[in-house]
Amino acid sequence: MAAGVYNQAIGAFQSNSHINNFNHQHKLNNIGRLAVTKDFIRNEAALILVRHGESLWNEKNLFTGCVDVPLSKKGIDEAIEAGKRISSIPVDLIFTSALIRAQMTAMLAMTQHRRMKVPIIMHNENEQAREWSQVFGEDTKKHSIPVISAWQLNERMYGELQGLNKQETAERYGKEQVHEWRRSYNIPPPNGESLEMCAQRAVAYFREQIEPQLLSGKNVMLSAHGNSLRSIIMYLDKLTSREVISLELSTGIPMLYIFKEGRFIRRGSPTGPTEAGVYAYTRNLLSVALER
Ligand SMILES: O=C(O)[C@@H](CO)OP(=O)(O)O
Repeated sequence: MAAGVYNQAIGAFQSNSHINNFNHQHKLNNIGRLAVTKDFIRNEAALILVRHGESLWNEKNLFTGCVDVPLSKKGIDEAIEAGKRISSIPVDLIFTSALIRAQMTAMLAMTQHRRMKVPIIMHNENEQAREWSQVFGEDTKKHSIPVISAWQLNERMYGELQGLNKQETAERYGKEQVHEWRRSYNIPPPNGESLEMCAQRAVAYFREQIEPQLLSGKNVMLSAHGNSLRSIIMYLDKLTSREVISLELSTGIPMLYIFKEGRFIRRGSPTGPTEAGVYAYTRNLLSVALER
């Protein structure tokens, strides 16, 4: 999917926010010092990363990769719990992989959000899908959050391991071999993707599609997978290929980053649904949340 198509869809959906920003900045520039404070607030954005809740194949301990399986009952609960943790953090835009477990997680999490905006999946697969899914009410758009799904954020392709039991595979090929397939940086499983190959598409997508949104002040939630998120975190935290080997992500635990002055600042996982717990992360985001 061409970058322009996504931007067009988001642009149409988000009504006049760019124009408002322009007017806002223009007005502020004319009144001096206040401009500095307000621009500072606008230049900060939240990035929430969440690995999907437990899937039915996580539950069965099967290699999943790009096989599109839904959440388990426990995964549904984890997604709702994740939503409670981030319920006070503003979200303007949601990115998910093309796989249902990441999409379910994002949708279930948003049922807990205190703004109660409706997440709407953008359909950009062809011109007709785009046209037929248009929203016309300006007020309705304001109370909605566009959800963009992209295959580039999918779990790494696990090749011939997909659908095999992890324990049985370790018994058959040896623990070390299977650990190498699962956690080395550049050794792919048979006919699958290494973490390095997964990073090439996931990080490129993040830089081309998600970073510009953060730069323009949009608060973003990204719901994806163990390995696509490991590769993105490697980029955000500047981890080496040695360091990323020991990075493990739990299912359904959101992680918050603040994007400020072109840098990603890791804030860990919001501790709970309490106002104090979440707002403690940044005063500026508090102001943004209260403004809306
Ligand atoms: O099976 C998979 O797709 C992944 C994530 O569950 O497994 P692993 O943790 O081995 O990379």
